[in-house]
Amino acid sequence: AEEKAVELRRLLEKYGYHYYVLDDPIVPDSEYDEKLKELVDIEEAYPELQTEDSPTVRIGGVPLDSFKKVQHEIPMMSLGNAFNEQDLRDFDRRVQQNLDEPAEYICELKIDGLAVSLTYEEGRFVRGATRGDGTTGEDITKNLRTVGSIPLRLDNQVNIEVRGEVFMPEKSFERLNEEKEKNGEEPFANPRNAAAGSLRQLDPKIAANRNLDIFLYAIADDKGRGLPSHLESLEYMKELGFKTNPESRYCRSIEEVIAYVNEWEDARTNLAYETDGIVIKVNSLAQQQKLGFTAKSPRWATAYKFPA
Ligand SMILES: COc1nc2nc(N)nc(N)c2nc1C
Repeated sequence: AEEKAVELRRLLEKYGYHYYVLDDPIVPDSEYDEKLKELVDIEEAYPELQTEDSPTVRIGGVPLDSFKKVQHEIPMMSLGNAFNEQDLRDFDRRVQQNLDEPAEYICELKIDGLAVSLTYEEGRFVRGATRGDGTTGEDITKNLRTVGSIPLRLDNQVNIEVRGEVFMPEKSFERLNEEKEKNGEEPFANPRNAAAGSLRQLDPKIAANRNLDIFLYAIADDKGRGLPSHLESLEYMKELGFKTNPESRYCRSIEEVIAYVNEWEDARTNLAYETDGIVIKVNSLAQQQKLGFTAKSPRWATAYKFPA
């Protein structure tokens, strides 16, 4: 039974990675469900085989009676905002005047979801927390384990903390609200509230049925990995098996940043998820360190907000 369980687990992890992270399924859903059911039955017969990184945790276990508090060793910062082209040029000027070499940028879509931090020890997902007030968040690990695009176990046994945005795709949001209206329940105002509301449930089975997704956008810990740029950090996270947003773009100048912002201000309506802006970051990690932080935000990044 143990070898069967191990074999099923590896299969389900591979199927899950292709389906949830690559959005490119390699088996029909029925095959995934059948294998998952097989593993559930084995784990029920041999409880000692139930581990926290088994794909069966995606279904959601027993409800918690409360969320534990989590201290963020590295605070989860907020971002300064830019509302128009002039603000972006001002940001660029402030950046360039404090550097010897010209800064280049990475632009990323700002996903309209909930910021979370994921901690992995020897490659195992051990803790997931909300941002909270930036230093104290809530432990929502059990709920995050039900999010298919969050790997429960990495092939590379690294210790790493990564940060990203959990969101509810628009189609799932519409389906959820139809159901709520059918049951005479109050619908969610927007996908962001629906994602936040789903993660705040003490019963992980609820989060498991909400089709939540995630894009990771930063390595939080400052363990010197020798990665020289943010672009390489994104590529490193992707290699580890994390889901990163494919629309991120390297911009050599603020002109290219402005072009990217204008492009997505219109094109964002074609995306499968909601965004509320664009995050612009200095690409070089050495230049990020040189620029540092204000009390609550990095000087090397800004969030351009789309008009509401
Ligand atoms: C470096 O800090 C950040 N980076 C970010 N990147 C993206 N794409 N989206 C965010 N919401 C975000 N938020 C913060 C605080």
